[in-house]
Amino acid sequence: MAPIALENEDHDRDAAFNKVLHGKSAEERGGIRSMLKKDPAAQKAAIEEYFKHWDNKAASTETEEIRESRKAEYATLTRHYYNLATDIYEYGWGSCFHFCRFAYGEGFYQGIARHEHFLAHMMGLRDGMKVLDVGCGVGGPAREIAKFSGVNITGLNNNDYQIERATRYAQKEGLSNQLSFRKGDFMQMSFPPETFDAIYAIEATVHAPSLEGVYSQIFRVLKPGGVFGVYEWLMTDDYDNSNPEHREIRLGIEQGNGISNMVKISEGLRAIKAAGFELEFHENLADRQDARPWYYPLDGDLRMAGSIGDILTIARMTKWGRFVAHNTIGAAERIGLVPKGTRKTADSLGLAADCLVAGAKLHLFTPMYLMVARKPKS
Ligand SMILES: CC(C)=CCC[C@@H](C)[C@H]1CC[C@H]2C3=C(CC[C@]12C)[C@@]1(C)CC[C@H](O)C[C@@H]1CC3
Repeated sequence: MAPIALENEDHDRDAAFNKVLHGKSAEERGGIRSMLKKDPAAQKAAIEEYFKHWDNKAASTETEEIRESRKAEYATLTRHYYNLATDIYEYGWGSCFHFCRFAYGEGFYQGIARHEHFLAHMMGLRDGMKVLDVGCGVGGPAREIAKFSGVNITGLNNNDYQIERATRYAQKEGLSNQLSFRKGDFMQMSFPPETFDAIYAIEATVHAPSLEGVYSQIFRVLKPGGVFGVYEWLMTDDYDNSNPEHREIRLGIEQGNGISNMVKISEGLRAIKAAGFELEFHENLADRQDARPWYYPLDGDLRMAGSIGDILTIARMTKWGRFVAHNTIGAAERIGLVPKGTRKTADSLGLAADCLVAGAKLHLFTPMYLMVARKPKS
């Protein structure tokens, strides 16, 4: 594998930018309230920095150089993606930024929690273990897994705003004794070797420019005999890079979700083994026959509703729901209620939803390729 050039970390710069853009909005209760309190100039800078990678770049004309330039700036790209998307995620999805399977009659938050419990179960997490959560978001999964398994978790995250929110939620829930959060790039972790008993990553390592790179870092900071569990975002091996429709779907998923380069299942499996792990279990959980598919909250198909709450969740993703959201956010931008660029971000998330659903329906993409792997004892 050709070595990936890492971006220089500058935590002071990021913290200063975070302070200007988000101000005290991290203290707000919900995504919408936080959205109202951004600094317009800083938001403009974040929008420009993020969308310079995507505007006027079609899948049909994309070159290897364009992809490589995104990979070279993976950390900035992802950090700004979450500067822009975190409040919308919290408003529309809650504080666990991942998908899940849905059993018959299972509610959204039940399914989300079960997905986290399943990972903890498959990894054999036990009371008192020292665990790392790679790419912890605002700490929703870490809070749930800490309560479920009694482990102590360090959440690693490259976005100061998410860390601030994660820290506040942990305090509020009385979990500060079990949870702590650290700012950093998962491609260049600052933990000493062999620090953790177990490490997990939930739909986060896809932001890496190289899976082998991030898995190698995880391998280094894991104790010998320790376990690594991951829900990975991957293109299935049905993905054909010479097919224009497939390329368009992959690029849409990448743009809408802050990903510099998404690879296939075969590459994920190669990467985890190349990092030194012994693979104990792997399965595409999206292939299981569930009552409702993982993507139903994004599909805008009201026939999939399982409860009254579901009707609202699904309605916002229908053509009319999107029309209303697009225009409401546009009006809010015009009167200065939300900063300029909020609508562009929301539209990009709409593209994400469309391409995730299309990728799932054509069996080209999975957000839940589960791998459980062990670092050999010697
Ligand atoms: C980006 C990665 C690797 C993981 C995040 C997965 C999901 C939590 C997000 C992927 C697409 C997002 C969208 C929304 C919430 C969070 C996601 C499902 C919305 C439903 C939020 C509300 C907006 O009105 C529509 C969004 C569509 C995409």
